[in-house]
Amino acid sequence: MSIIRVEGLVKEFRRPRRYRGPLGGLRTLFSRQYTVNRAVDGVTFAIEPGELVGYLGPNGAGKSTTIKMLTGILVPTSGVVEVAGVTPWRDRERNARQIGVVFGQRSQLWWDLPLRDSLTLIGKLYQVPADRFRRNEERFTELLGLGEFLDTPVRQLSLGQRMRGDLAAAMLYEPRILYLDEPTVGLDVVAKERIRAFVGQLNADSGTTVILTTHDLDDVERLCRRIILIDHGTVLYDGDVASLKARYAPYRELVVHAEERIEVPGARTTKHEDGRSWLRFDPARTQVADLIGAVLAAYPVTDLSIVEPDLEGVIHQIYAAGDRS
Ligand SMILES: Nc1ncnc2c1ncn2[C@@H]1O[C@H](COP(=O)(O)OP(=O)(O)OP(=O)(O)O)[C@@H](O)[C@H]1O
Repeated sequence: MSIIRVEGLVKEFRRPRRYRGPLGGLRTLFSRQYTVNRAVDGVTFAIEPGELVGYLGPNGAGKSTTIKMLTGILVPTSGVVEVAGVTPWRDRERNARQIGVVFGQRSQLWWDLPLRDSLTLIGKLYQVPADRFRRNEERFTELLGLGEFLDTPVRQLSLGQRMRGDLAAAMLYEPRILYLDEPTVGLDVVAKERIRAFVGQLNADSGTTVILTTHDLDDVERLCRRIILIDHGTVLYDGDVASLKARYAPYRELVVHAEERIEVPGARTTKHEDGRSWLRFDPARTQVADLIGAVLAAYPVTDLSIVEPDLEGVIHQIYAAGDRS
């Protein structure tokens, strides 16, 4: 049975209509006219226990608004949300016990307290039994490398250290679901990798269901099998990453290093420059081995490589198509 069920979810924000010009401020104050912004416009999806799903979309697509409804911070205008049997905004306390939330831009840790004390407080708030608390604190200290800064006040931590602390805090009480909103934003490559490794391991070892919103497609390539793409508050794609690439970028490219322009059957040469030819082919029709064989038989070649389509290009295509409709 699905652990998260979202059906026909809508969130409208109403803003008072603003008037300009002389007395515009007064008119704004007294007029009862509103402009309505449908930030989430009929979103439906279901997530099974243990899935790790990327929830993606351009700025303003409605990602954070959806996550806020799933976590119970916002009440939808209409639609259904059920998270492990709970309607989040109706039963916020029960919901809070089964979810962990990490926002890359904000921290739930106490700014002036050492990280260790923040973790202890969260353990108390969530009534984690002492032995379980100790076990989890030790496990996360090791997995996230918290040891060297456990006694440092949170305000003195680097962004990467703070994020690691926040992840430990979110998982101390072993929630079944983890929401991650831009967990790697602003981090360097090593810090990003550490966060990704932790999330991957948590999902694999404990079966934690994870919903990840990110603009970093390396996060997605590394962690998610399934993605839900949204734009203008509606779902554009919901499925696995491999099928997405197969559907929107069915071609591969073989890059051949040779002085001459390469032309062989089964591929289309799209470019030749600086001693390299780009051969576009459809792997469903042309076997890579046959193509390479044909190239090597006919030309003196110094090097070869195959270029896979990248997720970023594929997603741009989908957004472009979405904008036209
Ligand atoms: N509290 C609010 N009041 C009014 N409008 C809002 C509010 N929160 C969000 N919006 C609007 O709803 C739309 C969706 O915003 P949301 O923050 O969900 O997008 P997002 O996909 O998370 O974007 P980003 O990637 O930039 O964080 C935007 O047009 C935004 O301006």
